Amino acid sequence: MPDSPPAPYSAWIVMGVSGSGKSTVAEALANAMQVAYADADDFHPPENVAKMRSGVPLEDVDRWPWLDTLSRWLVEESPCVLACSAHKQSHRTRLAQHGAAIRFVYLHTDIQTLRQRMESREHFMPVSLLQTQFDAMEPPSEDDALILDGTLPVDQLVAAIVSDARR
Ligand SMILES: Nc1ncnc2c1ncn2[C@@H]1O[C@H](COP(=O)(O)OP(=O)(O)OP(=O)(O)O)[C@@H](O)[C@H]1O
Ligand SMILES: O=C(O)[C@H](O)[C@@H](O)[C@H](O)[C@H](O)CO
Repeated sequence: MPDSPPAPYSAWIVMGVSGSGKSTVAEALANAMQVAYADADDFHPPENVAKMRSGVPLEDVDRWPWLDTLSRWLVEESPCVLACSAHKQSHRTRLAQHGAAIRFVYLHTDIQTLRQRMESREHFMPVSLLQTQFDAMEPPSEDDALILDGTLPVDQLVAAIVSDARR
Protein backbone atom coordinates (compact mmCIF):
# COMPACT_ATOMS: atom_id res chain seq x y z
CA MET A 1 0.00 0.00 0.00
CA PRO A 2 1.10 3.58 -0.52
CA ASP A 3 1.72 5.73 2.58
CA SER A 4 -1.77 7.18 2.45
CA PRO A 5 -4.69 5.10 1.27
CA PRO A 6 -6.36 5.98 -2.00
CA ALA A 7 -9.49 8.12 -2.23
CA PRO A 8 -12.39 8.05 -1.66
CA TYR A 9 -12.04 6.59 1.84
CA SER A 10 -10.39 8.19 4.84
CA ALA A 11 -11.33 5.46 7.31
CA TRP A 12 -12.11 1.76 7.41
CA ILE A 13 -14.39 0.32 10.06
CA VAL A 14 -14.23 -3.44 10.51
CA MET A 15 -17.58 -4.25 12.08
CA GLY A 16 -19.47 -7.24 13.43
CA VAL A 17 -20.82 -8.81 16.57
CA SER A 18 -18.73 -9.83 19.55
CA GLY A 19 -15.99 -12.30 18.62
CA SER A 20 -16.41 -11.85 14.86
CA GLY A 21 -12.73 -11.01 14.53
CA LYS A 22 -13.03 -7.28 14.01
CA SER A 23 -10.10 -6.34 16.32
CA THR A 24 -7.84 -9.04 14.89
CA VAL A 25 -8.61 -8.15 11.27
CA ALA A 26 -8.65 -4.37 11.82
CA GLU A 27 -5.24 -4.39 13.52
CA ALA A 28 -3.73 -6.54 10.75
CA LEU A 29 -5.31 -4.25 8.14
CA ALA A 30 -3.90 -1.12 9.79
CA ASN A 31 -0.46 -2.74 9.82
CA ALA A 32 -0.77 -3.63 6.14
CA MET A 33 -1.90 -0.12 5.26
CA GLN A 34 0.47 1.53 7.75
CA VAL A 35 -2.27 3.73 9.18
CA ALA A 36 -3.62 4.42 12.67
CA TYR A 37 -5.64 1.73 14.45
CA ALA A 38 -8.00 1.64 17.40
CA ASP A 39 -10.37 -0.83 19.02
CA ALA A 40 -13.68 0.86 19.85
CA ASP A 41 -13.88 -1.30 22.97
CA ASP A 42 -11.06 0.83 24.41
CA PHE A 43 -13.31 3.92 24.18
CA HIS A 44 -16.24 2.51 26.16
CA PRO A 45 -16.70 4.32 29.47
CA PRO A 46 -16.24 2.07 32.53
CA GLU A 47 -20.03 1.99 33.08
CA ASN A 48 -20.56 0.39 29.68
CA VAL A 49 -17.90 -2.23 30.28
CA ALA A 50 -19.31 -2.96 33.76
CA LYS A 51 -22.78 -3.34 32.30
CA MET A 52 -21.66 -5.86 29.67
CA ARG A 53 -19.45 -7.69 32.16
CA SER A 54 -22.46 -8.14 34.44
CA GLY A 55 -24.45 -9.72 31.58
CA VAL A 56 -26.63 -6.73 30.63
CA PRO A 57 -26.55 -5.66 26.95
CA LEU A 58 -25.93 -2.05 26.06
CA GLU A 59 -28.83 0.08 24.87
CA ASP A 60 -28.49 2.84 22.32
CA VAL A 61 -28.61 5.47 25.06
CA ASP A 62 -25.35 3.93 26.37
CA ARG A 63 -23.83 3.97 22.90
CA TRP A 64 -24.46 7.50 21.60
CA PRO A 65 -21.69 9.35 23.56
CA TRP A 66 -19.26 6.51 22.72
CA LEU A 67 -20.15 6.73 19.01
CA ASP A 68 -19.74 10.53 19.13
CA THR A 69 -16.20 10.14 20.51
CA LEU A 70 -15.38 7.54 17.86
CA SER A 71 -16.74 9.78 15.12
CA ARG A 72 -14.30 12.50 16.14
CA TRP A 73 -11.42 9.99 16.37
CA LEU A 74 -12.05 8.89 12.79
CA VAL A 75 -11.47 12.43 11.54
CA GLU A 76 -8.59 13.30 13.85
CA GLU A 77 -6.63 10.13 13.06
CA SER A 78 -7.40 9.91 9.34
CA PRO A 79 -6.36 7.77 7.55
CA CYS A 80 -7.23 5.08 10.04
CA VAL A 81 -8.80 1.71 10.78
CA LEU A 82 -11.29 1.15 13.61
CA ALA A 83 -12.68 -2.11 14.98
CA CYS A 84 -16.24 -1.33 16.04
CA SER A 85 -19.48 -3.30 16.42
CA ALA A 86 -21.47 -0.63 14.49
CA HIS A 87 -24.57 -2.81 14.76
CA LYS A 88 -27.24 -0.50 13.38
CA GLN A 89 -27.56 1.81 10.41
CA SER A 90 -28.16 4.63 12.92
CA HIS A 91 -24.83 3.78 14.60
CA ARG A 92 -23.05 3.87 11.24
CA THR A 93 -24.62 7.23 10.39
CA ARG A 94 -23.53 8.56 13.78
CA LEU A 95 -19.96 7.35 13.20
CA ALA A 96 -19.84 9.36 9.96
CA GLN A 97 -21.34 12.53 11.47
CA HIS A 98 -18.03 14.46 11.60
CA GLY A 99 -17.26 13.82 7.96
CA ALA A 100 -15.06 10.73 7.78
CA ALA A 101 -15.41 8.94 4.44
CA ILE A 102 -15.88 5.46 5.83
CA ARG A 103 -15.59 2.09 4.13
CA PHE A 104 -17.49 -0.38 6.33
CA VAL A 105 -16.27 -3.97 6.26
CA TYR A 106 -18.76 -6.40 7.77
CA LEU A 107 -17.46 -9.74 9.06
CA HIS A 108 -20.33 -12.18 9.26
CA THR A 109 -19.73 -15.37 11.21
CA ASP A 110 -22.06 -18.10 12.42
CA ILE A 111 -23.07 -18.13 16.07
CA GLN A 112 -21.58 -21.60 16.77
CA THR A 113 -18.11 -20.46 15.66
CA LEU A 114 -18.45 -17.31 17.72
CA ARG A 115 -19.52 -19.21 20.81
CA GLN A 116 -16.44 -21.44 20.50
CA ARG A 117 -14.16 -18.43 20.02
CA MET A 118 -15.63 -16.59 23.00
CA GLU A 119 -15.47 -19.61 25.28
CA SER A 120 -11.74 -19.92 24.64
CA ARG A 121 -10.73 -16.34 25.43
CA GLU A 122 -10.55 -14.00 28.42
CA HIS A 123 -12.81 -10.98 27.79
CA PHE A 124 -15.29 -8.75 29.62
CA MET A 125 -18.04 -9.83 27.20
CA PRO A 126 -19.87 -12.92 28.48
CA VAL A 127 -20.95 -15.59 25.99
CA SER A 128 -24.48 -15.16 27.38
CA LEU A 129 -24.73 -11.82 25.55
CA LEU A 130 -23.90 -13.25 22.13
CA GLN A 131 -27.53 -13.67 21.04
CA THR A 132 -28.27 -10.05 22.01
CA GLN A 133 -25.41 -8.99 19.72
CA PHE A 134 -27.12 -10.82 16.83
CA ASP A 135 -30.48 -9.32 17.81
CA ALA A 136 -28.98 -5.83 17.63
CA MET A 137 -27.24 -6.36 14.28
CA GLU A 138 -28.75 -4.73 11.20
CA PRO A 139 -26.41 -6.14 8.54
CA PRO A 140 -25.36 -3.56 5.96
CA SER A 141 -26.18 -4.21 2.32
CA GLU A 142 -23.49 -4.78 -0.31
CA ASP A 143 -24.12 -1.21 -1.45
CA ASP A 144 -23.10 0.04 1.97
CA ALA A 145 -20.28 -2.30 2.96
CA LEU A 146 -17.75 -4.89 1.90
CA ILE A 147 -19.21 -8.11 3.28
CA LEU A 148 -16.77 -10.90 4.11
CA ASP A 149 -16.93 -14.38 5.63
CA GLY A 150 -15.34 -13.94 9.06
CA THR A 151 -14.30 -17.60 9.22
CA LEU A 152 -11.71 -17.11 6.45
CA PRO A 153 -8.06 -16.83 7.51
CA VAL A 154 -7.10 -13.35 8.70
CA ASP A 155 -4.54 -12.80 5.92
CA GLN A 156 -7.16 -13.57 3.27
CA LEU A 157 -9.56 -11.11 4.85
CA VAL A 158 -6.89 -8.39 4.93
CA ALA A 159 -5.99 -9.07 1.30
CA ALA A 160 -9.65 -8.76 0.28
CA ILE A 161 -10.00 -5.41 2.05
CA VAL A 162 -6.76 -4.06 0.57
CA SER A 163 -7.86 -5.18 -2.88
CA ASP A 164 -11.24 -3.47 -2.41
CA ALA A 165 -9.45 -0.27 -1.32
CA ARG A 166 -7.42 -0.22 -4.52
CA ARG A 167 -10.41 -0.58 -6.83
N1 LIG B 1 -10.48 -15.16 10.86
C1 LIG B 1 -10.29 -15.80 12.03
N2 LIG B 1 -10.10 -17.12 12.06
C2 LIG B 1 -9.93 -17.76 13.24
N3 LIG B 1 -9.93 -17.15 14.45
C3 LIG B 1 -10.13 -15.84 14.48
C4 LIG B 1 -10.31 -15.08 13.28
N4 LIG B 1 -10.50 -13.79 13.62
C5 LIG B 1 -10.42 -13.75 14.96
N5 LIG B 1 -10.18 -14.96 15.48
C6 LIG B 1 -10.09 -15.28 16.90
O1 LIG B 1 -11.40 -15.11 17.46
C7 LIG B 1 -11.32 -14.48 18.73
C8 LIG B 1 -12.13 -13.18 18.68
O2 LIG B 1 -11.47 -12.30 17.80
P1 LIG B 1 -11.48 -10.72 18.05
O3 LIG B 1 -11.14 -10.40 19.47
O4 LIG B 1 -10.67 -10.11 16.99
O5 LIG B 1 -13.02 -10.44 17.80
P2 LIG B 1 -13.81 -9.09 18.06
O6 LIG B 1 -14.90 -9.04 17.05
O7 LIG B 1 -12.88 -7.94 18.13
O8 LIG B 1 -14.44 -9.37 19.46
P3 LIG B 1 -14.84 -8.35 20.62
O9 LIG B 1 -15.53 -7.22 20.01
O10 LIG B 1 -15.72 -9.16 21.45
O11 LIG B 1 -13.58 -7.93 21.29
C9 LIG B 1 -9.85 -14.28 19.03
O12 LIG B 1 -9.41 -15.34 19.83
C10 LIG B 1 -9.18 -14.32 17.66
O13 LIG B 1 -7.86 -14.80 17.71
O1 LIG C 1 -22.25 -1.96 21.09
C1 LIG C 1 -21.99 -2.94 21.75
O2 LIG C 1 -22.83 -3.76 22.16
C2 LIG C 1 -20.55 -3.17 22.10
O3 LIG C 1 -19.71 -2.35 21.37
C3 LIG C 1 -20.17 -4.61 21.93
O4 LIG C 1 -20.36 -5.02 20.60
C4 LIG C 1 -18.84 -4.95 22.53
O5 LIG C 1 -18.15 -3.92 23.12
C5 LIG C 1 -17.88 -5.86 21.86
O6 LIG C 1 -18.26 -6.56 20.75
C6 LIG C 1 -17.22 -6.69 22.93
O7 LIG C 1 -17.38 -8.02 22.81
